[in-house]
Amino acid sequence: MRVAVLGAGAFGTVLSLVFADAGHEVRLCGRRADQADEINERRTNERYLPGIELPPILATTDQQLATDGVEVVVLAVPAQTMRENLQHWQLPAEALIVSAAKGLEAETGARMSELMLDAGIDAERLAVIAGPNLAREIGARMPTAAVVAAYSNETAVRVQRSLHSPYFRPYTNLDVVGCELAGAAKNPIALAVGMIIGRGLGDNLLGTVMSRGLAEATRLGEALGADPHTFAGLAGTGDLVATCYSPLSRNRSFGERLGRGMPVAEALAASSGVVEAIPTSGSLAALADEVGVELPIISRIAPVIEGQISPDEALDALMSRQVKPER
Ligand SMILES: NC(=O)C1=CN([C@@H]2O[C@H](COP(=O)(O)OP(=O)(O)OC[C@H]3O[C@@H](n4cnc5c(N)ncnc54)[C@H](O)[C@@H]3O)[C@@H](O)[C@H]2O)C=CC1
Ligand SMILES: O=C(CO)COP(=O)(O)O
Repeated sequence: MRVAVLGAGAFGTVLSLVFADAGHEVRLCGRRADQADEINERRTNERYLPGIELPPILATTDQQLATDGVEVVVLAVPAQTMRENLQHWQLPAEALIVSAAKGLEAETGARMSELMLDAGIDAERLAVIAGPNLAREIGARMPTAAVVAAYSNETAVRVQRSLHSPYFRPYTNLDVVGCELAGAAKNPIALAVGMIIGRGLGDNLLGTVMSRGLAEATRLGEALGADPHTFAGLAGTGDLVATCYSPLSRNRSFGERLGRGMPVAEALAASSGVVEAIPTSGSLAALADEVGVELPIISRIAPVIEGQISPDEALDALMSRQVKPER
């Protein structure tokens, strides 16, 4: 099969590697010609996947060349750039289109699949990928699983099969909304966990924030029509555990730097890539307001990032909330 990946950052590059290892012909499209040359000539992408030797992949800056005649196109750009990119990309009419981004559009709260539908992509042809997928571990061919969610089971199965490799085990799921919300919501939770680590507040609080944060994500998902079981699966618990546990996570690391007292701009400049929690936290809180769901932890992340409250003030506010039943 011939496949294309649009976006040559950490995740786009690593998904190209997975497709190539699964036996497909892969074209990877980025914006920088020098990066494409590096991938084609040296089989590396040192900025985003340092130390990883890539299999043969055709890297290009020409989107139409990348997607010409492909069966699957993966969109691996940051969530805030998805709408604009979808306006410019000319995607093949018959291909399956898969979003790999874990975020919501900041201004509208739209999920990536909603942006794809807005761009005229047929619901039957779209899919999203979620789950515990830290790019650098996959780049080292360390085993993991993932979820491919689609409205059409046939689409989910085709994408699943295209990605299945000895170290990458995709499951299918028909809960697109749940998988997207779970993938977006784990980012602010991981950021909160990072702040706790930065403040040296211990593992009990990590467990508290992960479980209560996941309860918030599940509540929001249910209110928006998702299946609560999705949040207990790979897209929810699986990704949350991997992201909160790993120093490789950009969201966790960013939170850790804030927790140590680093200013936001400096903490962001020190990040090795996009920090999706920054634009997505406020959107999750706004969505929750719209549907009347309380997100005590997630809704305090944007005010911390914007400097309105400190991490300690956010924590004090959470701990002093009125006590209540767990469910
Ligand atoms: N890195 C990871 O471990 C994983 C990342 N993801 C998701 O994949 C998405 C992409 O993340 P990464 O590749 O890790 O980010 P990254 O920061 O490593 O790379 C982002 C890429 O997008 C490109 N880009 C930035 N602005 C752009 C624009 N306006 N138009 C086109 N391209 C643009 C950059 O040049 C870069 O190649 C995010 O939503 C992230 O949450 C999902 C699973 C794992
Ligand atoms: O989504 C991820 C792992 O599944 C990557 O997390 P970060 O964006 O925090 O690095």
